[in-house]
Amino acid sequence: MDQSSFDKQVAALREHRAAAKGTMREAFAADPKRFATFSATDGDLLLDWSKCAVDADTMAMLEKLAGAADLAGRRAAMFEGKKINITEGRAVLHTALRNLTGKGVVVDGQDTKAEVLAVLDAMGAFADAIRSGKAAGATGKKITDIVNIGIGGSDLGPVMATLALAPYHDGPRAHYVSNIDGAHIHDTLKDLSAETTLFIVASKTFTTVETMTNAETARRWVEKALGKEAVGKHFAAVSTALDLVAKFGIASDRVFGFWDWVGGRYSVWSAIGLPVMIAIGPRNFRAVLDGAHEMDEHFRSAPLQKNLPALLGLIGWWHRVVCRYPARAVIPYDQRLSRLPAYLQQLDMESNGKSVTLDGGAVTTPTGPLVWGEPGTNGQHAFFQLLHQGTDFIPVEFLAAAVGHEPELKHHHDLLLANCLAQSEAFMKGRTLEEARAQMLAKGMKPADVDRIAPHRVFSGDRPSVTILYRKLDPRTFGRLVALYEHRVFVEGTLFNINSFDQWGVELGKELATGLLPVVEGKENAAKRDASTAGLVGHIHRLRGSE
Ligand SMILES: O=P(O)(O)OC[C@H]1O[C@](O)(CO)[C@@H](O)[C@@H]1O
Repeated sequence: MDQSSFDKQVAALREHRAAAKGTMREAFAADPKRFATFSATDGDLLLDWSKCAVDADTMAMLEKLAGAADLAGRRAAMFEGKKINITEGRAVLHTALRNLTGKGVVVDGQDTKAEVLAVLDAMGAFADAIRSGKAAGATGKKITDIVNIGIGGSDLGPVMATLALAPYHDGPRAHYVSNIDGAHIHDTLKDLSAETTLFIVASKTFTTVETMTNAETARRWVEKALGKEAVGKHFAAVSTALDLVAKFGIASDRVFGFWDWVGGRYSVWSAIGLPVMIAIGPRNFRAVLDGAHEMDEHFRSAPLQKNLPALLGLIGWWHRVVCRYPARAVIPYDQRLSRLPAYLQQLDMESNGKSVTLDGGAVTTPTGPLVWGEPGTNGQHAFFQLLHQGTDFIPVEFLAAAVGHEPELKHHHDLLLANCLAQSEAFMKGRTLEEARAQMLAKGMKPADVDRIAPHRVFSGDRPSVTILYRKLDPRTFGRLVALYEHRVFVEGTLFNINSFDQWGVELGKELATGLLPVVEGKENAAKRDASTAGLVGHIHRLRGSE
């Protein structure tokens, strides 16, 4: 990118923001077409950013900025399989995992499409065999429970998808063990029978200590219940490191591979999605991939003014860099998307939580925001107080389906939607002191009480939010939504001029943990550590001594 032209445009956007006059409430009053101007659709999916403090000039400047950052060129490079993950020398081709009918991409002489289809077929055959009972446990009983053992990208996507697609879940129950805390695997296994349980060990590298420790514990659990020879029928694996899987002892016909051009946090579409496929069936899983592919095509071809991932990214960047908001809240008014915020925490923060530009210099703007959230309406009764009246402005992203899966409970859904709409309206409009006073006086409160309490009942308003609406959370829509967020992260990463596809920031803690294990175990002295660490270790040992 042309950095100096880009920096000038950032400065111009900041000046534009500083010079902006009027509130969003006034902007809506002045322009009846505001919603039509600042919303866009792709099929039934609608993105509304009219409740953000932008005007036509802002959008024009942001579009120009996307040009200066060469968004189109960077996007083409990703789809074409160029090695845009420059610190790891890898292509970034999660989009190839869902491009099942189009032209394949060749990476290092390998046709990705042929490989993707081969693995997908193998997954489908295995999923069908498990679902039908053809691939039974060692004692001949049908598998009723699958336990996916993985962490980060090998866990969050499948967990989120399994919850999101619960209405389509007609296969074995799916459980997920990620944490190295023994409580996680203990509490998961305590109600399961080894005879009817299948473990899927999911790890891109097959070296992640949490996953390998949990996998060993699971193997011992099976061996104890059914004997060593039973293990083969109760394990499958998903990895790029096929040699390490073989060493662990999982038979090759139960191993499903993927490739280094699939980042962990972008891997739910690969064999990492196996537990989801077993739960909802290959046909529904395919619909998820098809939905994601539709979004890929939209991202590739829609003009910027109508391109949902680009728009979501530009607005996200505007909030972070120009408005300097430190965080964004993602609030699905869709209970089945309850783990979307956790999924997005990894997708967004592991991708864009960086401080170094692509050419190795220090970034000149803030990068990825803190991403967090909980489903609505629950969040309303917890942290929305701060969102409405706290001293920081936190942009909110609402997601909601027009139609629920429970027609007999439509009145619940109507209430859900009314709440979602009410919240974004309240963030935008707020309530002035005069309005608060008038309301209180109308309720017959004493003027002295009104004077005292009214300031507490003022809402600043002008707090930005984005709303994403869709018809119904079906597999295809789910795929489109997740791909929308993936590409939004790409757009913001492009504007930050960083590599969104590595994750060196997770390494240091891992290295130190390895060194600290013997210290915690009491085999090595803690004295060489910093005083806090040594003090904490000493306290742990004292507490353990007193058990
Ligand atoms: O799939 P793996 O190799 O076990 O890695 C799990 C997760 O660990 C990380 O490397 C971070 O520690 C993530 O990027 C990844 O999704």
